Amino acid sequence: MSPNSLLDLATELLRSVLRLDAPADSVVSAFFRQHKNLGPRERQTLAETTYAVLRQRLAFQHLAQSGSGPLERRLALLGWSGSDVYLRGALGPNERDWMGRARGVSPASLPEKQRHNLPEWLAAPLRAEIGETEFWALAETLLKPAPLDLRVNPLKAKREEVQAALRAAGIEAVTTPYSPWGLRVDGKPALNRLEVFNSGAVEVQDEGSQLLALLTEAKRGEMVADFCAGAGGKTLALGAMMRNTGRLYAFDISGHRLESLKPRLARSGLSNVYPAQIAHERDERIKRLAGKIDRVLVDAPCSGLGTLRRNPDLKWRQSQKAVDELVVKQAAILASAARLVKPGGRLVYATCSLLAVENEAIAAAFGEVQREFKLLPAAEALERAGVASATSLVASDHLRLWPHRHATDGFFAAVWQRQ
Ligand SMILES: C[S@@+](CC[C@H](N)C(=O)[O-])C[C@H]1O[C@@H](n2cnc3c(N)ncnc32)[C@H](O)[C@@H]1O
Repeated sequence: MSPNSLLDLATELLRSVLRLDAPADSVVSAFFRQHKNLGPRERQTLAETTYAVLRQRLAFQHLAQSGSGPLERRLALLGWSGSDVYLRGALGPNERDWMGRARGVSPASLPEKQRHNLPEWLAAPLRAEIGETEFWALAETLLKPAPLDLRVNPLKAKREEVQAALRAAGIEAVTTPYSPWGLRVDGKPALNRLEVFNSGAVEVQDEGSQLLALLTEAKRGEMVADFCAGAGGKTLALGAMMRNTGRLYAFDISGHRLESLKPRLARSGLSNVYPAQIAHERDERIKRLAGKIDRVLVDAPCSGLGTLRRNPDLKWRQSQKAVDELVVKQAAILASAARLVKPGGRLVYATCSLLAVENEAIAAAFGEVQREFKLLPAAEALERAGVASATSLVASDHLRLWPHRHATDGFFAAVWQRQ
């Protein structure tokens, strides 16, 4: 494809994505379905350019005030993630000069807002939570793409075996620092052609998500519920911890998400999982299981702001109002899921949000009312589950993961035992 045609496509794709009326990954996928002739390199350039613009939207919009032509074309030039030599073929002398000048502006000379690239409603509480110095470290980390983490399925393979198989396929992977199951892979290799993937020996999963599953310390023969199972990332980890015994309920209100769990379950070799769509958190099925479950994981619907490295569109698509609505839902789901826990059983409340209102505030409000639930120190549970440096992952007895500190997505988890 000619450089100009690819730049035109990048401009068109950005125009759709920046409407911000749908998640960027689904807009990009739909665009690729419409343009079936695109090769893998072209797809990569288009996707990475789009994500670069989403990450640095405020800086790029500021820089794009100069120049002429469609705004999205200028944004695409600033975020261009393919070959520059190739790109030059699409530019006339004026555009080339403008791009050189705009890209030459030192980020340090930009106003604060354009340096952190966060909306104010989000920047303010983050600053309050972690202080000015760390806020800038976090903001800088959130402008970079996340690494690709894998979870080795202990029912199918050992971590070293998978590492060796990946190396044989030309993919370098290092063990993750905390999770005993994790591998961190260099670059973004296509995994779905590999035997280790198709055989269920690995799944793509951020190290932070692996730690959430480990916090449950789910054991052989137990009754476990993954209350907000979605496509089952954590369900698969829980099922393996239970060594494919006992009974693991995967609840979710979204039948569509539970459907995506099925092929993953088939690969994983698990037969102890019972996916069930529920109408809402107070569904009859939940009532019938009250007081019967050993471990309940509530991976609550949240703002997702801990995943901004992967989903930078969320900082523009979320809002204070949406967060205000989410916290009401989170409290209701946690209260309802808690009823499943049997005496002596464990409850884990988790989110992939960075905001205290979705995390510590929900956990504290729950603890105030539900006196029979005793907070368990997260570090102790993690240590028992074989997690290295567990104390570096917690704050006030809760798991608290930050992209700039732990190189994981941002996660929170609180753990209780029912008395
Ligand atoms: C953070 S996602 C879960 C991700 C999943 N645990 C994983 O590891 O892939 C939250 C999920 O909660 C589900 N959800 C939303 N409201 C719910 C409710 N009232 N009861 C149960 N699940 C709910 C959403 O459909 C979504 O799949």
